[in-house]
Amino acid sequence: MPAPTSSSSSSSSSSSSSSSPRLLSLSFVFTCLLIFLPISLAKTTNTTRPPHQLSVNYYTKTCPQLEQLVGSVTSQQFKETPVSGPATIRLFFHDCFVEGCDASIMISTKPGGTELAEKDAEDNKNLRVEGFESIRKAKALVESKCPGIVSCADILAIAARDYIHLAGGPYYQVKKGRWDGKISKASRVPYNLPRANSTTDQLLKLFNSKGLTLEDLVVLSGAHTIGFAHCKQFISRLYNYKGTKQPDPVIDPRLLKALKMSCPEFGGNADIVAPFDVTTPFLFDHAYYGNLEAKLGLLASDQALFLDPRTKTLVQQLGKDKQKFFQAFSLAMDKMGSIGIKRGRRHGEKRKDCRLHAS
Ligand code: HEM
Ligand SMILES: [Ca+2]
Ligand SMILES: [Ca+2]
Repeated sequence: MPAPTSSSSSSSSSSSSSSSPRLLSLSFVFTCLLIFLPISLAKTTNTTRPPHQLSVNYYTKTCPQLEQLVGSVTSQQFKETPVSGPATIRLFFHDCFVEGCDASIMISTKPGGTELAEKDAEDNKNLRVEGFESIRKAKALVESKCPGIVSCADILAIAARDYIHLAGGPYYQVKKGRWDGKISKASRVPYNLPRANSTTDQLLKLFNSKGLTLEDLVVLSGAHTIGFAHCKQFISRLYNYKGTKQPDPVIDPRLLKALKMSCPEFGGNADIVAPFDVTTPFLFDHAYYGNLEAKLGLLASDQALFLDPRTKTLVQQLGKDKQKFFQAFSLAMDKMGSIGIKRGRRHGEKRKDCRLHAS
């Protein structure tokens, strides 16, 4: 039985490495905004790769201050608009899964053009502007110091890592050398992104098609330790689960009640969001996994990870061990960040403005 915590905003103890899931009421979470200390020291090792691969030192000679420049923007944005964190992490994920990590997600639809760009696809419409803004600002600063050198795709990879660390998550080295992509089509989005009600089998197939494993799926889903989802993403679980006219039996009754209040069956406000991690929605910790064990998953696809016998044990392990999660997450982000890498002018481009193709 999860003990309801009475802790106030002092939830900054990012050092606790094993905690049972703590249930806070949603209203508490909504009213108590963000309080945490970004502290973490986890690092991944810096392996050397052949020259055609990505490398940590890619810009050492051409733009040595790159990470500092991006870091100054991300830390400022994080202070001013903390949702920039989850927004940018999700942006990176949606970029990598469609055409690879090539900033194809950043391209604007041509005015008067017939074809929509990726970002205007239905599944990308609720990506927050704060993610795009973070990359735009970082790119502008980088261009002012190292013009024409650094791809938007690399800036996105660095910014996502920065925000993970700023929110209390692991710090890992980002490999660089991605070129930006020449293709950005809305029509390529739907079958390349997962859905809130995807089954584990469907998710696995999709992740496998990107070179990611079942373990990567479980570990990367841990990004839902921060951020929010709109009611429509989980409302069928509250009122009519799989056509039963009943709620999903695998939701904690207190969470169910709170979610129903935020998301009425009819006539609700489409802009309302609920936190993925009801205990620590702004802290990048391993509470997401403990929550799944306590039936506190928000999306069906989250909760499914604890219901499927293939993934349940890993969920339990990660729920117990923050360091294990941090290490696995760092490695999995590196893997995700290597999907569909383009190199050279034939396959890629270097943009000045991330929204516009170079030529
Ligand atoms: C495994 C399959 C996944 C599914 C089905 C999924 C689905 C979703 C959905 C439906 C939302 C809410 C969108 C909204 O209503 O605004 C969301 C948000 C989010 N997702 Fe995922 N996601 C998955 C994997 C991932 C991965 C791999 C990452 C990153 C590594 C990620 C990072 C995020 C973040 C950070 C948010 C919060 C965004 C915000 O608050 O602005 N997700 N996801
Ligand atoms: Ca892409
Ligand atoms: Ca959390």
